[in-house]
Formats: sequence, C-alpha cells, structure tokens
Amino acid sequence: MTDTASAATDPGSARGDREIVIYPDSDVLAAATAARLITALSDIQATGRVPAIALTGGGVGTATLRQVAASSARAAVDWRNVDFYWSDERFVPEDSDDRNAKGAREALLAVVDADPERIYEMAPSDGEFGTDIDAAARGYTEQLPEKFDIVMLGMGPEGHMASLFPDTDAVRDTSTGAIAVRDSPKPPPERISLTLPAIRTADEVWFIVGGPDKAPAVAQAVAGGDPVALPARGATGSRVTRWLLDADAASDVNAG
Ligand SMILES: O=C1O[C@H](COP(=O)(O)O)[C@@H](O)[C@H](O)[C@H]1O
Repeated sequence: MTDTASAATDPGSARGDREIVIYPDSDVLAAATAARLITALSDIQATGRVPAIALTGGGVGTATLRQVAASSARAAVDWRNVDFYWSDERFVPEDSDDRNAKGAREALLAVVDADPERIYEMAPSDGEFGTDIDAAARGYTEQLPEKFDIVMLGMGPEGHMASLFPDTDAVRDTSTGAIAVRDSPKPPPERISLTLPAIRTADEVWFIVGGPDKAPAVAQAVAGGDPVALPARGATGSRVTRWLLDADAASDVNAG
C-alpha cells in the first residue's frame, strides 16, 4: 500500500486471485494502468511470446491508451508484436466516433505504429459482412486466439461489461466466442461482444473503472453473486482479476 494507491489480494476467490487497487482520481488511474500495461506486455515479450490483449472502449479505458502513448516507457514494448483484439464493439460504420476501435487507433495504435496485420477489429456495419451482424460476430469468433493474456474491461453503472448487459441472452451465452447484441440499453443498440466464456480464457482480466456513478455496481461485483443480474461478476481471469479503481468508484467498497 502507498499513499497514492491501496491494494488488497484475495487468494481465496473462486477463480484465480483478485486484486483491488484504488487510485486517488481517474487521471492517476489511467496513468498507473498505462504503466502496468507497458510492463505486462514487455514482460510477456521477454519470454518470447506475442501478447494477445483485448482492449476496451469507454472513458477511462481510452484515457489509459492515451497515457501509454504519452509515456516514454512505451519504448519498452515492441508494438509491432502485440496482437490487439477488442472485448466489444459498436456495430456502426467504420468512421463513426462510436467505434471503440476508432478511439483506440487515435489514442494509441496509430501513434505506436502497431502492425495492421495484428490489429483484429470487430467488423463495422459497412465492412466485409455488410449489415449482417451475426456473420460479423461469427467472423470475429474465427479470428480469436485460444486464450488472451489480458482482457481489459470498463463497466457501466448497472454492471455491464463488454456489451453484456444484465438479464439478457448475451450474458447467458455459453459459447466461447463473439456474439451479436441487438438490444443494448446503452446506445448504439447493435454491438458485438465477447461472451463470458471467451473473456474467461484470459490469464488476467483488468477492470478499469472511474466515477461515483459506478460505486454501487463495483461493490456488488466484488461481493460476488449471480452474473446474469450483474455481468461484471462473471468476468474473471484464470490467474488474476484486477479491479483498478479511482476513489469515487471504490467508495462503496471502502464503506463495506
Ligand atoms: O458501451 C461501453 O461502455 C463500457 C463502459 O464505458 P465507460 O465510458 O462508462 O467507462 C465500455 O467498457 C465498453 O467497451 C463500451 O462499449
């Protein structure tokens, strides 16, 4: 524990370890997560492997990528040898500002000159599958790695992560792949998402969550329970699940 962050590890959690790290605000959360990401990717590359990572959209998720791009330590990573996937995507035209991939490209991938052959974007609605969202989801499933090293996730105030929302067919899906989501309560309605089993192939799952509106869902997620009611409960890494929080998002966990 330091004066800027506190950490707790729960080795008794059902699947892998769980770590909760609390940062004073969302800027520090993004900067510290960027540093963590650079170190994690560089460590995997040091073993001779190409890391497979699933990126997230969302406010703090994209801010984290900007912080990676701004860091001089980013030179520790060979960015041409990282496989980039997404945990979810909005099924809209490629140039739409709603695209998580567009945000990631602008924030990081274009800056570090990532290898286009290693950037696995979910198809847009004007891409190779046209408006056939099921075909687009199947196409993505075929591209997925056997397992991820790291899956990065944001979380909504109602506990959704990726594009798996409470009490939906999507969060109940037991396939290991990507699926079409047609009725997202958060716009835009059409999305593609990794399923819970696909997320759970990851060695490490990182939730990156900031803001007071997320506090109740964070507390409910870390307390455990039914993932159908609160999808974030079901997203766990086989080695570790990290909850990387700002103080506002963690406020109900502290109160507990
Ligand atoms: O719609 C989405 O929302 C979540 C959370 O976004 P945030 O801005 O509230 O942090 C995000 O993780 C997901 O990728 C995105 O599609």
